[in-house]
This record gives sequence, structure tokens and C-alpha cells, in this order.
Amino acid sequence: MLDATQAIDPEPVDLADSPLALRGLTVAYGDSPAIEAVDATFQPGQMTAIIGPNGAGKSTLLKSALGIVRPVSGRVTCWGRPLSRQRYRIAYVPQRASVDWDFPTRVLDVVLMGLYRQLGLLGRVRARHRDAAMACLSRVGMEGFATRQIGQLSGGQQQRVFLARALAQGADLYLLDEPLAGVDAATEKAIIDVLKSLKSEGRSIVAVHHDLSTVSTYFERVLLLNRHQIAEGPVLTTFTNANLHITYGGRLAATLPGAGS
Ligand SMILES: Nc1ncnc2c1ncn2[C@@H]1O[C@H](COP(=O)(O)OP(=O)(O)OP(=O)(O)O)[C@@H](O)[C@H]1O
Repeated sequence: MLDATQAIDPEPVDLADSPLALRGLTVAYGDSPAIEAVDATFQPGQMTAIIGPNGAGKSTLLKSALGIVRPVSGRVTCWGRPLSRQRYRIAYVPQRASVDWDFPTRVLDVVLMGLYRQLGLLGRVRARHRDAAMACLSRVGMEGFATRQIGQLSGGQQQRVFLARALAQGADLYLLDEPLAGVDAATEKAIIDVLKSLKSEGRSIVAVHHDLSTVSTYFERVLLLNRHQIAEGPVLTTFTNANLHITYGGRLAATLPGAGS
């Protein structure tokens, strides 16, 4: 189900420039489809929010974009090429709830995982790797926690550490699953500041986002999803009350500040 707003998108992006393009993507768990026939071409150097109710398939969309779950049908390309050739250019920050925080690992070791391509097969960590990981930790304000076990961090601190790991990867596309869920205002600002600086470097950001009141402040584009893609495009023309009502099945009681009519 595509919305008419797509037709007035001012600058359709060339497939070769798009960090992520989904074509007719359908993913199922057993017999139950989680997303169906999603067609989206994400814009380079932009921040895009994926929005939809619980169970709409948002995490599934990110996981299929990363090759973690295999589609039943459809295709994923990154910069116009098959995902398998471009996977190293994509960083992923998973939903916090999906991570085993009891795993005995220090903060610095988590961030060093982002440097896996530089560490090579033997994984020998040298001073320059530690310095690079520390620089990423300080970018998210977590340099004082390098030797802490990850299980001993607060939720917001855990989120920052995973963002630091993604930064260490030096990716061109960042996929984040609810990066702002359950974090306080200071952490939210810290994360948004980092994402904006990535964007200013020309990198692309796609984030699952639940707080409808901040969509138009933080993002330029939205993809509205409820198993089917409801609409995709610029916030101004796509994040409308009409589209939100379709997306949430009429369950949103009031009109939203920041949303178009
Ligand atoms: N591993 C799995 N096995 C079976 N079904 C799954 C699995 N993962 C997700 N699902 C189902 O697929 C559908 C989409 O789930 P998904 O987690 O992608 O939704 P979501 O939009 O990210 O939800 P939320 O906002 O609650 O995080 C749901 O009905 C969910 O129960």
C-alpha cells in the first residue's frame, strides 16, 4: 500500500546512490508474514525514521536489511549492489532488550568489536586500536566507563556504548533499533548530537523510532509501516495525521503536534 506523497517526492534518488533499497521485500516467520512487499529507497546523507505500532515489522525490516533474517521474496541492495558486498559499510545498533547484558565483557571490548575489520583474523589489539575505541567512547561521553562490565551500566549508558561500537566501525549507513527507547533527556540529546554529526559527514541514518512527538524535530524522512508500507517520504509531506491514522489503525486518539494534516 503506497501513499500518494511518494509521487511528489522532489528528488527521487538513484539506486546506485541509495545506501539501502528494498524491492518487494516480504519476510515471514513460519507462515506468518511480518512485512509484505516493502518498496523503499532510502536517501543518502539523511536521517529516516521507521514508524509503526508494536509488531508492525520494524525490527524485521532492519534485520532483513542486514541479512540477519532472509526474505521470502524481494531484494535488498546497498549503493546499488548486493548486500553481501556492502555489509561492512553498515553498522547496526540492536534493540537494547535483545542483547545479553550478563555476558562478561568490558565496555572497551564491546567497542573494539566495531574494529573487527582492522583487527584482522588474529584479532590482536594494539595501542592504536585502543585509542580509536576510546575516541569513540568519548564521542558518546562514555570514556570514563571503559573498564566497566557492560552488565553494570544503566540502560542509557548501554545504548551509548553500542552507538560507540557502531562509530568504531566507521560505517556509511547506520541502522538503529529504537536508540532512544528508555533513555533520559541528556542521553537522548547526546545520541541525537552524534547522529547529526554523522549526517553532517554525509552518512545515512535509519532508526526505528516510537516517540511521534519528536519525529519532525529529529528526522527528515519517515517510513510508516504496519506490515505493509503505508508511506515513505519527506517528513513534511508524509508524516501526516491521515497517514498516521492508517498506520496505527485509527488507534491514535488525537492529532499530533508536528504532524501535517
Ligand atoms: N523470531 C521470530 N519468530 C517468530 N515471529 C517473530 C520473530 N520475530 C518477530 N516475530 C513476529 O513478527 C512480527 C513483527 O515483529 P517485529 O519485532 O519486527 O515488530 P516491531 O515493529 O519491531 O515491534 P516492536 O515495536 O514491538 O518492537 C510480530 O508479529 C512478531 O511477533
